[in-house]
Amino acid sequence: MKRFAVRLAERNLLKCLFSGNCWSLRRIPESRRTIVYLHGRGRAWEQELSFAYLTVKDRLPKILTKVIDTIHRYKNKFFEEHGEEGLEAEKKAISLLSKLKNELQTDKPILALTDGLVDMDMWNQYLERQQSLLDDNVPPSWFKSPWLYVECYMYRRIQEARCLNPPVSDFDVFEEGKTQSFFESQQASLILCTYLQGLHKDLTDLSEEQLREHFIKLLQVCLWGNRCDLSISAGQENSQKSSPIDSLESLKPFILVDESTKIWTTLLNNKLTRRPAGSSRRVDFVLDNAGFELITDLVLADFLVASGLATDIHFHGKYMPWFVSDTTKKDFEWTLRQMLSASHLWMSVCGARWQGYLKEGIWSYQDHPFWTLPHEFCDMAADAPELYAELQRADLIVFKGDLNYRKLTGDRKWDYDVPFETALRGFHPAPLCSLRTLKADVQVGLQAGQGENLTAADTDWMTSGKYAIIQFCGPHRG
Ligand SMILES: O=P(O)(O)OC[C@@]1(O)O[C@H](CO)[C@@H](O)[C@@H]1O
Ligand SMILES: [Mn+2]
Repeated sequence: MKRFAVRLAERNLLKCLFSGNCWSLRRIPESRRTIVYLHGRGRAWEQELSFAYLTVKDRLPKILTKVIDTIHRYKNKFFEEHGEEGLEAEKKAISLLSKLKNELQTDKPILALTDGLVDMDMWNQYLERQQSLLDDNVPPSWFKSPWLYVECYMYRRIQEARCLNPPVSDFDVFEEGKTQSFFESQQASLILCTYLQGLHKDLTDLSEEQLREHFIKLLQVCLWGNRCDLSISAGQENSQKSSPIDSLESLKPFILVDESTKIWTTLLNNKLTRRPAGSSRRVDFVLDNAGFELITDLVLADFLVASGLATDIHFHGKYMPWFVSDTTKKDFEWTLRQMLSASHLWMSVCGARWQGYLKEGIWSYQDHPFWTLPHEFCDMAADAPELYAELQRADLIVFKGDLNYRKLTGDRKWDYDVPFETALRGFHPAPLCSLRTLKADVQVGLQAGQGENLTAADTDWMTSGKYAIIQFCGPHRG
């Protein structure tokens, strides 16, 4: 607790320097010193039109309603598979989720979890931390807590509603949307696999400059794959329809920060630097959405291995259904099986190669519970040291998507030109990059005045998904 309070004070002191106008300063009596806790987006919600407020007031209830409808639609299936027990489980799960929706919409206090899952204590300790930052008689509630916390908490309560009601506990309420996104993006996926196969054929003849050009293209395809996210669309179909390669040129102006060259240089230096025999060149992907975005991740990962820029790839997914379309182990394995059994030759060839990479250990998949906690990544070294140590073995970590960016930067209303490394606040297990389309109002690392100009031109530039960044934080200096 003390450790957390001290870290909080350091962070707050840092944050106090920023002019953010969305802070509600809550004075927390903490021993003799008061720690000024900058309350996330608490104030922002009081601004009726803030993105955080509209997300919690409108979009999250819409997502919850879809979840309830989905479970109801599967009622007969639960009965066929599990008899009366299945019906009972469906009824109880719906009742828990309806209660959750009412708590959310009427700003009720955040409740401790009771399902006994592996991460339950971490969640309940986090709730205690939130309580310790408020006046004793003010419980953390849905509209008086940081947006990042309550949004993550909603998905964890959905998990609780499943797990408290076997046999629906392994029913993924978001599965339909994720598989639909995969099938609706088939045309784009086969274009991508055909392009990748062409690279595999010519790889040994490519010059370094040609290799770099292909890398930059596949990195940008991977970046824009992040637009296919079902949380921002509240579950509405959101798949890739156009050619992911042909559209790159027209999308370039919308990349606000492009540090691709720094990423390329890091990978190339790793490849060219002599290392002890048998040592690896490791790239970790902290995954985001299943469906087309996952295909773009796998294609880039394949290219990195085939080109020798990496010798092994570690994928990090979610250990429970998360933010509607995030990738679980089941999604990852299903996607590889779908690719393998695809009618299109090159998709099937890619699927076979990818299954082979997994079997040979060139690719691996893990899903640490930390990724589905509400914690900012600067808390990882203290709260999940084994995961932080795992990431320290990487030569490059690729963070995909908007939620990861919010956790990298603590979801603070930083000034736009604050350096990315500053916003990481000490989270730096290895050289890392973020490939993110902007869908939440937090952004750092811009040029002076760039954010203000964007706001003047397009008030929704941070939340529309139209703009993107490729941001890099290199090796430790010194
Ligand atoms: O991480 P992703 O899939 O790119 O985006 C997640 C997201 O859609 O959900 C949150 C808003 O509800 C935001 O972080 C973001 O808009
Ligand atoms: Mn996501």
